[in-house]
Amino acid sequence: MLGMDFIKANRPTVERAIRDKGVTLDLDALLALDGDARALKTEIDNLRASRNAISARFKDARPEEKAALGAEAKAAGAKASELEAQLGAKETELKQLMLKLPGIPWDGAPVGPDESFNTVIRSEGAVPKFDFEPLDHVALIEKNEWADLSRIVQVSGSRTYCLKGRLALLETKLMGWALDRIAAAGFTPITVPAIAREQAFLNQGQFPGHVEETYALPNDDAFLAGTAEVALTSLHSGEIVDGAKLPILYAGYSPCFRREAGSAGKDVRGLLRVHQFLKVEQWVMCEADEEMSAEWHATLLRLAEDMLQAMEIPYQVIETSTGDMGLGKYRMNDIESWVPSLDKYRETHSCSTLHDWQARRANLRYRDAEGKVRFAHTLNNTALASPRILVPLLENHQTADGRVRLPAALRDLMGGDEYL
Ligand SMILES: Nc1ncnc2c1ncn2[C@@H]1O[C@H](COS(=O)(=O)NC(=O)[C@@H](N)CO)[C@@H](O)[C@H]1O
Repeated sequence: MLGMDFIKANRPTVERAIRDKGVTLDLDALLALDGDARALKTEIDNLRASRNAISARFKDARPEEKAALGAEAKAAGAKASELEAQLGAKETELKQLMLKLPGIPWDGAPVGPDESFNTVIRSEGAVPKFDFEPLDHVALIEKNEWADLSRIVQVSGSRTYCLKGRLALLETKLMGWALDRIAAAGFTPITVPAIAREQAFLNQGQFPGHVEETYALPNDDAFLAGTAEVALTSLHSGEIVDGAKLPILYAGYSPCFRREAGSAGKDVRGLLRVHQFLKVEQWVMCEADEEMSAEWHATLLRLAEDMLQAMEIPYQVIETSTGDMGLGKYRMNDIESWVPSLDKYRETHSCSTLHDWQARRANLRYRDAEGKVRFAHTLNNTALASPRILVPLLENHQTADGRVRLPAALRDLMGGDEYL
């Protein structure tokens, strides 16, 4: 969401954001609706004022005037109610359009309609050179009986998985490891439900544009979130937080559910793209200060990169294009990890700055040092998401005999063993 004052003062910027993010939105219609609503409010106020003036005259009026005055007051009241109904309809229509407004992308974002315009900012870690024919993660799993990828599909359908034995232990321990690391950086560990009401998805930005990608619970007036970001973004909705208590930092852990409606045929083998997965999420609510947001963006990225370096997974950091970053983003950097079997980097983390775009939707406000109430800024980044992270982890560290060597930083998780 953008503020109406901002829109009016920055029309060319908003028009450019609408174009560069590929949004279908008639800004003239939005502004006309706002004008109509304001005019109706003025008319309703005038009618109320005239009706009050009539009522004030009523008690001192002569008997023969009272009937006329009463009729006048009644007419004014009826007209006001009629206009209030019109105002309600205009405001509903306006709200729908306001929810489609894009966040303004930063100047450094490559302008383009999709991920083909993304650029690589930097890469870390040399991709492994195997002196044997490497296996992909599915073959490694089958060889070591680390998962059941076929029976479970009979039980739960495609894009589901169940890990077994040491890989099942590793997944759970990796989630704890990620929570520990982000908590050590000052974030409050918090477990949140995937179940959330529609408003939470509107606030975070998944709705209205991506309803079909979301599991619905129609009997319970709720949906299943694809990220802890949904619950976290609405946790402080409606509050006015004391500015001295910012930044609010959460390490959010939750199951994540995604229908992957638009991904038919993509990543159908193995663990890259599943309907239910686990994620530790880094989430920030900070003061409405662009410098501060930029600093938190860099911190969220570094925390994720530090974990990838500890896991000795080669990766690259991506600057996402205006068309790929998503409706509300000011800036988004994906981190892509090297997947040997695909001979390419694949996204494992997504770091976003949203300025006050979510805060305006979620009504996240704080009182600043001067006592002024302001909308906050929000940011988020993946700390670790499983099972996708297991794909580069297993494949990069495999040995000729089909075992997987644990990076030193993870050995303590698995009893000090060198191999998974
Ligand atoms: N269908 C899926 N299956 C497995 N992992 C997924 C799936 N969808 C997303 N992920 C993982 O979750 C990470 C974050 O997803 S995201 O949509 O890009 N971004 C978010 O959810 C943000 N809240 C930051 O975490 C992805 O980088 C990927 O590692």
